[in-house]
Amino acid sequence: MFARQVSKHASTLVSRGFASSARSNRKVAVLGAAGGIGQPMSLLLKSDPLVTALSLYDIRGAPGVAADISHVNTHSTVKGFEKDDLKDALTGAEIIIIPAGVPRKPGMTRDDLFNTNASIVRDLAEAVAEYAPKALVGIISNPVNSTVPIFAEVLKKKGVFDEKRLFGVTTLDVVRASRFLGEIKSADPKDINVTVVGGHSGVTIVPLLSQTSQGKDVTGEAYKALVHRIQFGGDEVVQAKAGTGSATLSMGYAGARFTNSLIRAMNGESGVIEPTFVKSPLYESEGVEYFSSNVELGTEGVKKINPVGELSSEEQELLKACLPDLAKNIKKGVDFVKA
Ligand SMILES: NC(=O)C1=CN([C@@H]2O[C@H](COP(=O)(O)OP(=O)(O)OC[C@H]3O[C@@H](n4cnc5c(N)ncnc54)[C@H](O)[C@@H]3O)[C@@H](O)[C@H]2O)C=CC1
Ligand SMILES: O=C([O-])CC(=O)C(=O)O
Repeated sequence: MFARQVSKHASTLVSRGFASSARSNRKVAVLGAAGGIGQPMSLLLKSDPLVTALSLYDIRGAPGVAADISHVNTHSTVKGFEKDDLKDALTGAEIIIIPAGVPRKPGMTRDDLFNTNASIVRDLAEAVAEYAPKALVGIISNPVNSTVPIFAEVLKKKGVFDEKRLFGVTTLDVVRASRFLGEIKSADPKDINVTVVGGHSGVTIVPLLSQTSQGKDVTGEAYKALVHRIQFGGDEVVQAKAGTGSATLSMGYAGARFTNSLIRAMNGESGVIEPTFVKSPLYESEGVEYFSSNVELGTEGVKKINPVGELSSEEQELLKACLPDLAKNIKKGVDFVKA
């Protein structure tokens, strides 16, 4: 009975564009797997038929999580690693998703996490450079606007940086935008796809509502409130959790969706597009080296970075507010490694 439910779940994922039926060998490593995001995301990855092996690493607790998840009756294998076992966790991984690091408490910005998370991400980047330099890497650890440049700078130092293979995971902003607009319109979010560009914190998050049929007629106070809710959706969860953490379950869902998109593209499916924070030429001339926009994924990672498209006057203002903050966050990450 439960086996039937699992396979029904897998086929639901398939039918919702969360997976496809092609199957090849795809080993995914999760670093920070015993945490609030790591656990539900690893469970969802275990139920994704495209994942063939899961390697779960955390400084503590991942072997237990792995033993638990490994009983789910899908075809993939699961192994847990902790402490100094990073080499074994990473060897052979084709995709590495990283939710390692501390989450916010009420009153903190994502940038307040920099002091703790920058060195965690730097150290993990050094290990990835050594043991899995060809893997596609998705960074969830905040502040994403700075941790992605940190990761890139380490890989550059080690001579293994490939800009097509490094991604900041901004999928949760897209998931929220679709859900929140769906609520306003009493529409099913599965039919709503909102492009969100920029970065992943506060005003650097720029939703392009004018580009969706359901969003373009949201105006005035309703528009302002919707944009604010998308930009500060993370704070809503941080406050509701009252000091015990930030979004974990919705992020687990978003991270698993992003991983599934990477694998579908690696497996040769065409037209797989996700907004994600990558090294991007779009606003480089304005000092913004990394930017999230709709990225077409391919067998080697980034295939094509799409421009932001036509913007309403409000969106032009949002972008104007985004770029200087984003430039500062990126520089802070780059300087951390270069210093
Ligand atoms: N990109 C996004 O949209 C989002 C990002 N986040 C961020 O994700 C990160 C993780 O959040 P949670 O899972 O809620 O935190 P958590 O504290 O529940 O879990 C973090 C895990 O990382 C592990 N860890 C710490 N240092 C490590 C290292 N060197 N190697 C491997 N694992 C290590 C910890 O042991 C812990 O299990 C935070 O920085 C948070 O701000 C959270 C939500 C959304
Ligand atoms: O708000 C936070 O700190 C966690 C996060 O990035 C999000 O939920 O978007």
